[in-house]
Amino acid sequence: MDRFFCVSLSSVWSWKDSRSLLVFTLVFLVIATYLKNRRPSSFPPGPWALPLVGTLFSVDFNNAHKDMTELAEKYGNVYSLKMGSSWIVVLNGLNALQEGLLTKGDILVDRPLFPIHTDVLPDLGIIFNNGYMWKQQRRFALFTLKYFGLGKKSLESTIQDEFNYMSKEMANHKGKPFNPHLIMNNAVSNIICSLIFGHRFEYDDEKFLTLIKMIDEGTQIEGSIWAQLYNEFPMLMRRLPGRHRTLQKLYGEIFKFMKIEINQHKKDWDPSEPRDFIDCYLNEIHRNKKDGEVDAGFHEDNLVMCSFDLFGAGTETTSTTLRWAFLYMAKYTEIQEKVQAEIDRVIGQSRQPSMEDCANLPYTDAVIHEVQRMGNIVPLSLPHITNRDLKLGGYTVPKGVTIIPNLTSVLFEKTQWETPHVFNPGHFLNQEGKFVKRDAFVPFSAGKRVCLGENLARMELFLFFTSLMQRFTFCMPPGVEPVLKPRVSVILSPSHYEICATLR
Ligand code: HEM
Repeated sequence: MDRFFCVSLSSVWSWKDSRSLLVFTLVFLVIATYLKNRRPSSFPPGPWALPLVGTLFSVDFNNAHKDMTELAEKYGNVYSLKMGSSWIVVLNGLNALQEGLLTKGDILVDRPLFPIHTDVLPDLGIIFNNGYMWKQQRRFALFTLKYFGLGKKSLESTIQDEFNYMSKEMANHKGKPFNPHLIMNNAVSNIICSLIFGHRFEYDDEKFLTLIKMIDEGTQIEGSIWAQLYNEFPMLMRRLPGRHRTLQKLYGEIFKFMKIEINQHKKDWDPSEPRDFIDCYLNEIHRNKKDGEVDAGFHEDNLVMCSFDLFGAGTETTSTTLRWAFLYMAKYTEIQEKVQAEIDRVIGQSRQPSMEDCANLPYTDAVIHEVQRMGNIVPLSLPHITNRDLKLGGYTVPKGVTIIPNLTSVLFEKTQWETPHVFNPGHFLNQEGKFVKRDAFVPFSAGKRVCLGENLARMELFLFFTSLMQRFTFCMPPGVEPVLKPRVSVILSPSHYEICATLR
C-alpha cells in the first residue's frame, strides 16, 4: 500500500513538473517571438509580423503595388513590413517620396543586394552596384549615351529610321490582328543596341528574337513569388527546383551574347574612332590600366555587366509603355482621333515627326504622359537601402533597412490628380490647352538613382508614338474588348493581346 502510494505520488509530481515546464516553455516562446518580431522603437508602424514569415501574408505578390498602396491608408505614408527575417520600409505619396529620395537622397543612394542577384550575377554593372564603382560606371554610361546622340540629331534619325522598319513590319499585317509584343521589343531594343553595339538587328533574326524573349522571361521570374521566396529563404531555395533555377541559365545565355559582341569589337577596335558604348569602354579600360586605377572597376567583366544592364533596362521598359499606348488608343478612340488631328495639323503627312515638334504637340505629349502614368510600368521602382540611420516622417529607420519607393501611390495619389483612376490627358494640360509638368509624375523615380535612361526613353516614346499615330489607326479585333488588367512582374505589362493597325 505504502509502495503504491509513493509511486502514484511521484507520478503526480512528475506530471505536474512537466506541465509547468510546458507552460514555462510556451510563455518563453511567446515572449521571445514577440520580442523578435517587435518593431524596433520609433520604427514606422505596420501589420503584425508572424514568426518566420513576417508580414508575408499582408501583401499578395500578384498585386503587391496595389496592396502596398492600400496599406498606407491604414498605417500612414511611411510604414514597415517584415519579409521573412528582414524589415522593409515603404514610402508612399509624393511628400514621403521626395523627403526620402530627394531631401535625404544621400542616405538612400545604395541598393540592397538580394541573394537572387548575388547568386546569379556578378557584383558589377550599374543597376545592382554600389559605392564608388557604381558612381563611376553610372557617370561613364550617362556621358557615353550623351556623346552618342542623346538630344542630338544623330539619335533622332536612328529612331526615325527604325520607325520605318517597324512600320513596314506592321503594314505587312494589312490591318489584320497581330500581337505587337515582339515587333515593339525588337524596334525599341534596336535603339539601345545601336548605342551599345553600334548596329541593329533584323526583325527575323532568330538569335536576337531568342535573346529578347529571354529578357522578358527573366523579368517575369524576377517579379515572381519564386524570387521573393529565394530572397527570404536562400539556403532552402538553393536546394529546391523551381523557376528561380531558370534565371541562371537565361542570364548565362545573355552574357554569352554580350561577350560575342565585345570580342567582335576588340578585333576591329580603333581607339581614335570609338563607334559605340563598347568601343568607349574599351578605351576607358585601357586608360585606367595605364593610370593604375582599379577601384572604378573598368574591366571586361564589368563591360559585360554594364552592357547587360543597359540592354535589359532599355528593351522591355519603353516597348511595354508603347504597348500600353496601343491599348489605350484602341479603347479611347476619340482621344486617338484628337492626337491624329493635332499631328495632321502641326506636321501633316509629308515628313516624319522630330523632337522639335514636341513643343507644338501639347495634346499628344499629354497623352504620352498619361499612358505612362496609367501604365505605371515600374510600380514599386527598384529597392534602395539606408546606408546610415534615417529620420523619415517622424520615425527612425536604422542603417541597412530596405526602402521601397511606392511609385504607384504617387502616380494615383488622390490629392495630386483630379481623376486618379481615369485615363485623362487633361492631367497634363492647362486651361489654354498648353502642356504642364506635374510633380507627381514619377514613372522614372527621383533622386540620385533616378532612371539613367529617362531622356532616351522620353525621346523614343515621343518619336515612336507620334510617328505611329501619324501613319496608323489602332483598333481591337472585331468583338474584342481591350484588357487593361496588367501582367504583374518587376514591371507591369499588358496581358498578351492582338491589335489591328490600319494604314491611314
Ligand atoms: C519608359 C521607360 C522607362 C521607365 C519607366 C524606367 C523606370 C526606371 C525606374 C523607376 C528606375 C529605378 C530608379 C530608382 O531606383 O529610384 C530605373 C532605373 C534604371 N533605368 Fe530606367 N526606365 C525606363 C527606360 C530606361 C531605358 C531606355 C534605359 C536605358 C538606358 C534605362 C536604364 C536604367 C538604368 C541603368 C537604371 C538603374 C540606375 C541606377 O541604379 O543608378 N531605363 N528606371
